[in-house]
Amino acid sequence: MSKLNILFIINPISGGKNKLKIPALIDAHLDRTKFNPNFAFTEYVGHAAEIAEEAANKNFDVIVAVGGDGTINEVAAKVMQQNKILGVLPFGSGNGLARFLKIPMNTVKAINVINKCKVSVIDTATFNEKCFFNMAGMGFDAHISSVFAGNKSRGLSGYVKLGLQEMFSYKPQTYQITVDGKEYSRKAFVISVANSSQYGNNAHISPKASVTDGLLDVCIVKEFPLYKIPVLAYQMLRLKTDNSNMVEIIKGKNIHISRIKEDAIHIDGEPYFMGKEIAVTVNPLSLNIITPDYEA
Ligand SMILES: Nc1ncnc2c1ncn2[C@@H]1O[C@H](COP(=O)(O)OP(=O)(O)OP(=O)(O)O)[C@@H](O)[C@H]1O
Repeated sequence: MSKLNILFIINPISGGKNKLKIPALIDAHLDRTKFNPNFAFTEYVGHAAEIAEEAANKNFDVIVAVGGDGTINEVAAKVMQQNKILGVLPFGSGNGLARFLKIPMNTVKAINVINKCKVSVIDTATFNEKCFFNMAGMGFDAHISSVFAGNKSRGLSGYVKLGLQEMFSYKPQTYQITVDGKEYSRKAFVISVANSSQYGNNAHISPKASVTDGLLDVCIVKEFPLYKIPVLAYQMLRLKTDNSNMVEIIKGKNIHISRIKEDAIHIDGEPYFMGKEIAVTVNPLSLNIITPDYEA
């Protein structure tokens, strides 16, 4: 069998971890009987997408996002267009999609998953035409990601610190939400549209979400008094939000969200401004991705 051409696209800032030694580590552990490896470091926002597009149009079979959900987002959109295969080495702050797929956080173990090259096909989705793979949404978390944008250093502690600072002044708004034709009006602290259940770092906003069911989970985190934050955190860590009076979950394929004020939205954790009207659609079984050979 001829060897697969594999490109590792490394985001040097994701997760706030130093990645200069990553190519050497990959070189030491990648199965050279299967793969011809190449490496590229990103230099700016959007660079991973440019590199991935060029590679997917050329002779690369497998393109690996070395980073978090934002890096996966840039790379996966291009991989999907050319029907190539995505790999993931998790190096983000949250690593939502990688955690959901049970891709190991340990780099050598994650390289071994790539070595086995078991390919699964998963659902993806679009938020006003922009693809997402793990989660997109609006409200407090999107606001935080927009305030955090431009930070040269990433990492969980920075997000948490900023979140605690902003929480007291944030004002939730009312959203008009349509899910497969049914209408809901909700005042919400956060609205997440989830492909996977993973909010990142093993917090689950929608415990029964599946990346192969052809459905998205609209998770409405209701307005709540701040003293209830530990309750919400507990429910998310213990996979209990689906029986919660703090979160309402509605499954569907075609979603429309309308709001009065144009706040930031986030797509796989990265901030955007897309106007007041958001159309969300699922693209069933549309991305080839390397997953562990145990059940994801
Ligand atoms: N050299 C660079 N300088 C600044 N930003 C970059 C650079 N390379 C990539 N980026 C941007 O970094 C952003 C964040 O990356 P990523 O999502 O992988 O990390 P993270 O936010 O720490 O992880 P997670 O999303 O899993 O929490 C991406 O939107 C990407 O466009």
